[in-house]
Amino acid sequence: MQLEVDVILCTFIALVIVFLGWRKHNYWNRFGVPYIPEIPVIGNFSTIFLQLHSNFEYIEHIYNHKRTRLSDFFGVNIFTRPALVIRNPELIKKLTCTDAIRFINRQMCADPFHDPIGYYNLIMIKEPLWKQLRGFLSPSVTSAKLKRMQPLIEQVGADMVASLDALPEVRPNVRETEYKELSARFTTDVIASTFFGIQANCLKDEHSEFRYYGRKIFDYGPLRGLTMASFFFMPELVPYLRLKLFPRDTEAFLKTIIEQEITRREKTGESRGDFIDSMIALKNNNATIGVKEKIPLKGDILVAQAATFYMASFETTSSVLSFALYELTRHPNIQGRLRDEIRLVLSKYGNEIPYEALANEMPYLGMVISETARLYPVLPFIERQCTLPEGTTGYKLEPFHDYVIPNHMPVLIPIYAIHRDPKYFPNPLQFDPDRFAKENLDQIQPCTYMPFGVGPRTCLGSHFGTLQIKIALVKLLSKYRIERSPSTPETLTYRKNAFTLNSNEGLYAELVDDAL
Ligand code: HEM
Repeated sequence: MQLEVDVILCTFIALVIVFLGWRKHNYWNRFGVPYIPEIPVIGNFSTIFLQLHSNFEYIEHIYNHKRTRLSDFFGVNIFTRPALVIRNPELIKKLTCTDAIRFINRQMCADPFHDPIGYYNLIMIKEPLWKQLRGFLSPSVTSAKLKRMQPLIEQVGADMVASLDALPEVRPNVRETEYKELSARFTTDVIASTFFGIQANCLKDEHSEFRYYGRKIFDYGPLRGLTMASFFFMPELVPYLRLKLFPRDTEAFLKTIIEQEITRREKTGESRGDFIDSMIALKNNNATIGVKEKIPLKGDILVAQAATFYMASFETTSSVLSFALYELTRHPNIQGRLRDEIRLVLSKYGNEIPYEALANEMPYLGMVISETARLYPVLPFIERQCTLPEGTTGYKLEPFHDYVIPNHMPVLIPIYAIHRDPKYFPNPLQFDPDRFAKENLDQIQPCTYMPFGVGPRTCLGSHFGTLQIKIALVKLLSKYRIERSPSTPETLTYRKNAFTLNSNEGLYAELVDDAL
């Protein structure tokens, strides 16, 4: 009997899904909006969800599709849910900047009850809580704070060079390394040291716990890949499936170390002026977020902030750093010009380059990083959800189109495809830092270069990430010249089961002793 009830129930649910799917099929056609034809119910992104395509390659494919190529925006379906992909930079600006208040939320979402650490953090949280939380967290990454962090980052940079010096030589004065793992260890050590006041020792010890648990967040096996994809593609199922943003053991690890460090500092009275101190201050000042219900910033909610900074920080920064090293290896002329700039600054200041000099006296270093972030943005797209005040029927897209965006519709901005569009960046696959030379900057149209996102919801750690990359490049290139090794890949393919840009190939290169 129970079996029959189950079968009837499953059949009913399947029929409802199919019915809803058919209703949304051809949704875009009805409004005269260009669209990518989808499989009813399954939608457009099933091959991404099933990890058959890299989401970067797929988003570029639909952006350049003959049906959408000339449009300002086009429609897709995420399973049965219609979503808009915006192509026109002026429209991107209108939605994400001018009318940011209507597009401040992301559509991906965690479950506040089963996963408070995954929900109450800056990446996932929605308005009005987001603005309050951002206000509390922004002071941790001001220029003054970054300046204080610089010596700690320099120390990790020195550890990185020491770890490379310790590698066996493949020929006299030549060693081989792999940039992705090297960069991940560097950025993990940096976040642990600067934000949590902890020596993670990833560069010294490949079995470091920090690296182990960090790897677990982004090392997508099929199950973890599906879990992460669900936050974006099927957020409504997340509470039912009890999915968690952080793997359970990673969450437990982060919770333990953060709580231990908070307790230790409270007992000893030690203060380092870092992120953990800011968290303690929020707790002691009884800071809360929320309008009707006041949620105190303590316990799991504090852990959520630290865990998210950890997650948002090291993989993104290490991705850009490793691709920058890869491109410098492939372009000896660009590397030579950058090393000349480093030599000049070292001759002026010695090994302790001031914070201001990194920012103002090393333009080519900044150009190399900007060009890397153009060619290799860490995310395929950024996303928002249309959120309208009660009683509003929709958001009008006039003068672009007479389509009206309904409340809660997801909006995607395909940064990877825009960064590689020859209309905005001629010869886009060419690595050319001069695109970002001062005299060329006015050729870059607003909202065509968005490696850190756009509008008020842009990356909170962009300056912190850039500072880390600058210090790592200066440390490494002032000791070594980097050259192709027999294992350096000529072309890259991207992992299908990773949400951030990650190559299938190891980024190997040779380091030749050549101190400046
Ligand atoms: C080169 C390194 C980095 C890149 C390329 C990068 C990129 C991004 C992008 C594309 C977004 C989405 C922005 C949007 O939706 O408009 C984002 C958000 C965010 N990033 Fe970064 N990021 C980097 C480093 C960091 C670091 C070091 C931190 C930690 C301090 C950090 C913290 C965050 C946070 C908290 C958000 C969410 C902001 C919000 O929703 O208010 N990021 N990042």
